[in-house]
Amino acid sequence: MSDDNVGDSMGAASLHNHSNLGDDSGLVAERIRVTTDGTLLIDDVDCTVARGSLSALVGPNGAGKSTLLRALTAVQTPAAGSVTFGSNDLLGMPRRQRARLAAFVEQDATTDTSLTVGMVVALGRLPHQSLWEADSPESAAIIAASLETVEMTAFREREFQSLSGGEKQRVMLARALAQQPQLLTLDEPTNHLDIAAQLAVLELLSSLRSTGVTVLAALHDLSLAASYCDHIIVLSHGRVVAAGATETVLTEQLIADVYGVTASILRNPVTGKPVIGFSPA
Ligand SMILES: Nc1ncnc2c1ncn2[C@@H]1O[C@H](COP(=O)(O)OP(=O)(O)OP(=O)(O)O)[C@@H](O)[C@H]1O
Repeated sequence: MSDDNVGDSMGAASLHNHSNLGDDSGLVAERIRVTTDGTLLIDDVDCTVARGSLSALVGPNGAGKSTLLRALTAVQTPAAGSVTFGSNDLLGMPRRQRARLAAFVEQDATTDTSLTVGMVVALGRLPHQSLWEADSPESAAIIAASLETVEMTAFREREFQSLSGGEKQRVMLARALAQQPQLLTLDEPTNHLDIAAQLAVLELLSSLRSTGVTVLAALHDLSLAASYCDHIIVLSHGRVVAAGATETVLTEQLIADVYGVTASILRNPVTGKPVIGFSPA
């Protein structure tokens, strides 16, 4: 993905179609508790993501990032807690209605059936279509724009299963874009991507802000999180240990405490954005 293309057509073509919720609050999760097979994985988590912001969910392996994202998006119903977006009760609302509002790009998503890339992206349109409705010209344009945004147009007729990990990741992002969500959550969206594609995804997520989309992404790369995200939520052992504005939260001390490494927060001489170097503690 080149920076030139990122977020341009998609932003214009398909992410302006947002109804007014009449309530500007973003994602608000309160007292989320997730238990799996008797093990408490998420322990009374409160977190907020401001409307129209880009936030990162960070933390060490096993901290509970995927589990929390799955709970926030009702993929796994939490044992307790509430999740609202504006005036919408995300956990209580019908699935189809929720899918018109919120999209979730899971980590290493797979499909069992032999769908083409175009079909996978078209699945993102289903929440917006009535049962008897064939693909409308508007939907077709949105699907095409979504593929174009992630530079996967040439792969449209390929079987999804035949793609590389990075190509699959881009297609799943295109599917989420085709869903025209107001809330977009992503679990490690830069997984499998080369450096250029990683930057392109973060540029794209940044650009979604200008269309009012609220974005929360679990990220392992703290330099990317520091460079692109407005806010950071830090998870450790299933609990939020810090949250707030990126430059306030992501300190060398916090990284040492949470990850057990020595961190040096530097400046990229070209972009002026933070770059974090690490060494063993
Ligand atoms: N069925 C289960 N029983 C017990 N523990 C589980 C179960 N499923 C997941 N876990 C544990 O829950 C914890 C949180 O997992 P999760 O995948 O949410 O972490 P993560 O922060 O996304 O990790 P990573 O950065 O490695 O992707 C892990 O320690 C994992 O081993």
